[in-house]
Amino acid sequence: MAVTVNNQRVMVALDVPGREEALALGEALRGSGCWLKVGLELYAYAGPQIIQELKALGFPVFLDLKLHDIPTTVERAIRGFVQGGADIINVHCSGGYEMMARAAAAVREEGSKLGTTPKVIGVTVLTSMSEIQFKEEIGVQRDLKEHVVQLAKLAEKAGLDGVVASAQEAGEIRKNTAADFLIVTPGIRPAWSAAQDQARVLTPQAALAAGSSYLVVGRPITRAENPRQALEQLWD
Ligand SMILES: O=C(O)c1cc(=O)[nH]c(=O)n1[C@@H]1O[C@H](COP(=O)(O)O)[C@@H](O)[C@H]1O
Repeated sequence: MAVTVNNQRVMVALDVPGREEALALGEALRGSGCWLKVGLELYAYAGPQIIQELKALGFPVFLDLKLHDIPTTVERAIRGFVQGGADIINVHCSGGYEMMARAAAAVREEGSKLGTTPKVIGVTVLTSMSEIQFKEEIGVQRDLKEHVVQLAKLAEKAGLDGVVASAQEAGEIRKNTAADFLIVTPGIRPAWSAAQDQARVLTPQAALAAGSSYLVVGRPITRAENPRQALEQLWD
């Protein structure tokens, strides 16, 4: 099957408990043009070397560890992750301006030493969170979409390359940030799949139409009997 422009905008979340499972999915998706995402689960079982192993199969890698700590700790960890080969890394926007600004500077500096151009993006409000949880559990009275846009603007000001947000907020973020600001959207569910623990979901087509740059898709592909076919069927 061919590499399509749409596949290049898909990041497949390899949320599996081991190196072998991850590499088997990498083999199945090899040559499709998609990205692979290494998150907390795979990182816990396979360690940082999995990044280079997946890159050796030809994939760009998004390292999704959602860093949220004091500025110095985040900056120093980020330097290590860039040296480890991550192409995109994320931090939580709620860590604040200084943390994000230092993360952005560290990514650029380490990238220039290696002759690479890694990026850092900020998580706004998790796609598993509903409007009701946001207001009643977390206690934020502001409208969720407004909150996400405010965090995206802060991330842009701090020099981040983009944000992670649900596709339901992508349109509003697009209107309020530069055209090349990345919007990475998890919570993508094709019509043929179940929402599971995601709350703010949209279909792949609707996410692209809303202005998302990249779509993060996990279980609809990784739990499918034929992951490669599921990737190609995202647009059905
Ligand atoms: O940063 C992320 O990638 C992320 C942010 C967010 O708000 N919501 C979210 O689901 N994710 C990640 O995106 C992936 C979604 O996986 P599925 O729900 O299986 O498609 C998981 O690996 C999550 O950790």
